[in-house]
Amino acid sequence: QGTRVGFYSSSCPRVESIVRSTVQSHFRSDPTVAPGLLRMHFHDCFVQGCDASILIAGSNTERTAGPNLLLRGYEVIDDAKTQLESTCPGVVSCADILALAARDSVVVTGGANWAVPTGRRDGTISRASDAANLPGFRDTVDVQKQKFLDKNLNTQDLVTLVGGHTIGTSACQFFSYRLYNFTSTGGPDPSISPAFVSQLQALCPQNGDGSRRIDLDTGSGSRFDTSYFANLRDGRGILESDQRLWTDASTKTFVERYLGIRGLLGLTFNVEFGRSMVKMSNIEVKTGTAGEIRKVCSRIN
Ligand code: HEM
Ligand SMILES: [Ca+2]
Ligand SMILES: [Ca+2]
Repeated sequence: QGTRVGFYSSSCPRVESIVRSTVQSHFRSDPTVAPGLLRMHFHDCFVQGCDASILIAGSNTERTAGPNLLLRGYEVIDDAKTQLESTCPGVVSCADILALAARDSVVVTGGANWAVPTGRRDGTISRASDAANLPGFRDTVDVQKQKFLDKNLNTQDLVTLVGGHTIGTSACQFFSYRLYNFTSTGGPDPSISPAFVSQLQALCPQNGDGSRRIDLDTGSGSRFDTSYFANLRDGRGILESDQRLWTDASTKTFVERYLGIRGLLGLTFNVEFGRSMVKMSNIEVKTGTAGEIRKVCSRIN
């Protein structure tokens, strides 16, 4: 019924090494593909389940929806798929390639490995309007929790998975409103550390280039580590939704546990991240005879 580790062990035994070497070689020439692929997998799983619906090209597909416009790494999936179609034609789903590539992206940036269950099949529906239920950067913690709970992900999964922001960047357009006249107060968002506000204002000037990108984890944007949580503690979160994880008591305790704060039962980010990713990558999966195995990841057969 569900997915399982080693689903392709006899039908396509080289699948994992092909995906891994493809991610590695693209990463060497363009390190931004790693955060790109991790985020793409998240955006896939939250809309129609982990079924590669995000990869379908065309008018009014998910790809064209606002929250997906800046996704990157499509070429990595296409490259892996081309190789897999010559090695084991018609066998490996695009949804599995994306799930494996997301794991490999964490590993190339220094995170711990985990076993990815496979056996997903590709969906045949992709609608821009469905992207509306993705979490938003202005969402309160209650809304973030609800959106994750709708996918059977609890508060620990929320904090852990948003910890994916330990790598990658955000365009200024998603947070510069926090730096100037925040909610008409005239000043910046008071939850940002004052010293950090001036740094961010220099990087994202008012009425400047909203497409300019800055690290979501200041000082450690290319390493998969717990520095992101320390930044939240220090009022150095970039997105409003991120900084709120430290303001709300129910999410703050998980941030503290990742930071090893005394008196709390510690949690190891690397270990928990793999666990929560396995849960996320099993959201509403299609298996067995549901869906299809796409021949080309950007279009249904
Ligand atoms: C409340 C939930 C979340 C919100 C509101 C959110 C929002 C955002 C936003 C606004 C960006 C900047 C996009 C851009 O400028 O291109 C971003 C980037 C990113 N997000 Fe999230 N995110 C959330 C959860 C997650 C989760 C669960 C993951 C993965 C497990 C993730 C992985 C990433 C990564 C890796 C980037 C960097 C992308 C890049 O550098 O291209 N996010 N997120
Ligand atoms: Ca999907
Ligand atoms: Ca980091």
